[in-house]
Amino acid sequence: MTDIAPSKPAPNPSLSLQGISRHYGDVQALNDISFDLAEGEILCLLGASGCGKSTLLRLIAGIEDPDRGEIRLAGQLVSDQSAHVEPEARGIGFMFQDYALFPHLSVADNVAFGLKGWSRAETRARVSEMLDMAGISALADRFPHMLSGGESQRVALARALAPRPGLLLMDEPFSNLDQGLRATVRAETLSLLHQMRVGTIIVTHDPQEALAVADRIVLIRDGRIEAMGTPRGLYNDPPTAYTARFLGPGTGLPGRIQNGNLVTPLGQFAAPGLQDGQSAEAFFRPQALSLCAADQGGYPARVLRREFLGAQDRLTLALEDTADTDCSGIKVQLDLPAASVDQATASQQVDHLGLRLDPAAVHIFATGPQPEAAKS
Ligand SMILES: Nc1ncnc2c1ncn2[C@@H]1O[C@H](COP(=O)(O)OP(=O)(O)OP(=O)(O)O)[C@@H](O)[C@H]1O
Repeated sequence: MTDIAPSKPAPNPSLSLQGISRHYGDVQALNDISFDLAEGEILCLLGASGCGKSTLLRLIAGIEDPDRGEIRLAGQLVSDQSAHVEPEARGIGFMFQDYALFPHLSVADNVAFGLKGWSRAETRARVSEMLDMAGISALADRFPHMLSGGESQRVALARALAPRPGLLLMDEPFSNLDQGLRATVRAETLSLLHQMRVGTIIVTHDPQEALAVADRIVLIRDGRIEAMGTPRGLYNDPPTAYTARFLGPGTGLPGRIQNGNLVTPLGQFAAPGLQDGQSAEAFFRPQALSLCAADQGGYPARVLRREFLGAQDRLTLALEDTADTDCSGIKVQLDLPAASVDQATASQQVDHLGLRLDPAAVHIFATGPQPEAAKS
C-alpha cells in the first residue's frame, strides 16, 4: 500500500449510542447499550457467540431499529422511537465477513459501486486513488473469482471506504484469512483506516484480535456492556472476573476475606472495599508467576504439563498440600521464556518446584454474595 493523503478530509464520523435495547420474542439481544465513538477511533465490539454484536451493527447501519434508545451519527439523530433515517442515507460503510463482492463486476467497478451521484471524472479519480491506497491498482480489471482471500479483503475495504463514509462497520473482517496472512492484512487495514481517519467499529469474538487492533474495546456479555476501555487497561486491570478470563488465560485462587486481606494458598492480598467473611478469588495471568527451587521459600508445586508455544513454554502446575493448607485440585499456569527453560523445568516428571506470585499483578474479585453483617 502507498501512503497517499486523502484528497478531501473525512467528515466528522462520531457515533453516539444512548440506552439501546432490542429484543426478539423472549430473547433480549441488547440491553441498555450506551457508548460514543470518537472521530477516527477504532473500536472493537468483542464478545462470545450470540452476545448481540451483529444485532448492534444492524441497528447502527439502520437495517433494523432498536426498541428503545437513540442513535446519533455526527450529532444527527438517525434512530429512536419516532425517527428512522434509511441505511443508504446514513453515510456508513459496511464490510461483511464474506466481503460480498459483486461477482459480475470488475475490481474497479466494485470499488465504484457506492459512488452514486459522482461525475464520471470524479468516480474515475476516486477509484484510482482507492485502488492505489489499498495497493491493488494492478488488479483493477480482474473479477472477484480471480482474487485471493487477501486481495478480496482489500477490494472490499476499498469499496467500503470509497464514498468517504462517516463511519465504517466491519463484521469479523479478518476471520476468512488464514493465520499467516491475517497479521499482515490487519496491519495494512489499520494503516489505511488511520490514514483516512474514519471512525470504525470492528466486530470480533477473538480477544487477541481486539487487543491487537482496537483503540478501545467494548466487551458485550448477554446483550449488556460488561466492560469498556483500552486494550492495555482492560487486560492489565480488568474490572470483572469475566473480563479478565475473556481477554486471556489466568488462574483464580479461591479464598475468603480476613482483616481486609484475601487469604489464599499463594499468600494474602489486600482487598480494599470487600468485607470480612466475603468469599473472593485472586486472579492472575501466567506471567505473574515465577519459579524457584523448592527449598528457596516458594510455594511447593508439581509440573503436570508443558506446552511449547514458540517464544515461551506454558507450564501447568498443581499446588501441593502443606501442613496448614489444603490445595487439592488447584492448578496454575506459568509462562517461561523458551530460552530460560532449563533441564529441570523442562522435565515433566519434576516434583517440588517453588512458585512465587507477584502481588502487584493480582486482581481480587468477589465470588459470592456479601456476608449478612455487611449488608445491614
Ligand atoms: N432475527 C432474529 N430473530 C430471533 N432471534 C435473533 C435474531 N437475530 C438475533 N437473534 C438472537 O439475538 C441474540 C444475539 O444475536 P447476534 O447475532 O447479535 O449475536 P452475535 O454476538 O453477533 O453472535 P455471533 O458471534 O455468533 O454472530 C442471539 O440469541 C440470537 O439468537
